[in-house]
Amino acid sequence: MSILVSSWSKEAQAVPANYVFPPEIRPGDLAAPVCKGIPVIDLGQIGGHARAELLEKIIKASQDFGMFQVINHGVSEELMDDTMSLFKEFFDMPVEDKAAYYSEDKSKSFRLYTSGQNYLKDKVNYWKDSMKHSCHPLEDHIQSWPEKPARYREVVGTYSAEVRKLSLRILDLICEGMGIEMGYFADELSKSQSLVINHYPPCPNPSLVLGVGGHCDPNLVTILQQDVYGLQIFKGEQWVGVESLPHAFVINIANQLEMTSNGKLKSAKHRAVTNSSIARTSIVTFISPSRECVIEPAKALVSVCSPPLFKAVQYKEFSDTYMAKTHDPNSTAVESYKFQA
Ligand SMILES: O=C(O)CCC(=O)C(=O)O
Ligand SMILES: [Fe+2]
Repeated sequence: MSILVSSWSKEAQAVPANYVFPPEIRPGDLAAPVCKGIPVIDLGQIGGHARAELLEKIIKASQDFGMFQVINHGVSEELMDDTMSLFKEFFDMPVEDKAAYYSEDKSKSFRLYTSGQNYLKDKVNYWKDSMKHSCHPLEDHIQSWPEKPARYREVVGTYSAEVRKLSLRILDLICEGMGIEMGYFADELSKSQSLVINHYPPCPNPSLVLGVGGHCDPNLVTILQQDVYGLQIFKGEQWVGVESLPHAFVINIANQLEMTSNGKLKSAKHRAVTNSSIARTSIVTFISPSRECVIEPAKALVSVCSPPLFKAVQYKEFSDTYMAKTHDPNSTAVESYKFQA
């Protein structure tokens, strides 16, 4: 347990050597510009003329940035605040309480873990602790969730169901915007839902460390809640910050949306940096296909003029390739399934 960053970092005067990233990867100058271009989309405006405009904004943001933020999204501010407070309370619990949930067994559907296993060959650790569990269907998983803090299952159960509704709504807007039949993503492609709560304690020298390194998410779509700045995307050959907006969700286009959209939408390469004054918690919902689901470009987007760009692949095979490629700076899992030009 002493390896949880949150259990020793308060006393740390300097960054331990096994958390210091090589100069070419570390964030260095933290004054990365905040990217004002990432659209903030108002989901309350979806009637009449506004609808066509909204669909266009969603598709354009998903092509240009692989990311957008949503407001007036239907998940109540109280529920978002309550959930964030609860996770902060979780990470503030005494080490002995958290010990019961800690595991290094990656196959567990619920576990608290730290950055020991990261994606760099030279074994530099990320400055974070995380908790992960499955959320859907709720009745199959809720019994494995923590019992502390006392309201955990009630609050997180409601949050998971509400965020699921929102994600399916956004996926249908993406269908409508791209001209795919509604509900295309609603079944096997979005069958699985998991929650990862990342906790990044304050760091004595944030310019040397990473909360999480640059990556695209392997799933279908990711819905992220943050209340402290730290998320960045790689855009125009540089890292730029994603503004932290109270009560907005960040929507992240992930690998399976890129492949099913036949490359029309792009997955966003992103990372998280830390800061020296305040702990940051991000609540990340991953909507993913079932392991058996076959991923291929949607038929509605494929024609003689627009041939399929990606080979069909079962999601479990894709996931294995993704894990194997995390060490490879020269190619990504998505590229492995591209037809050669
Ligand atoms: O904490 C963040 O802002 C990013 C987390 C993330 O990218 C992930 O968990 O996949
Ligand atoms: Fe991510």
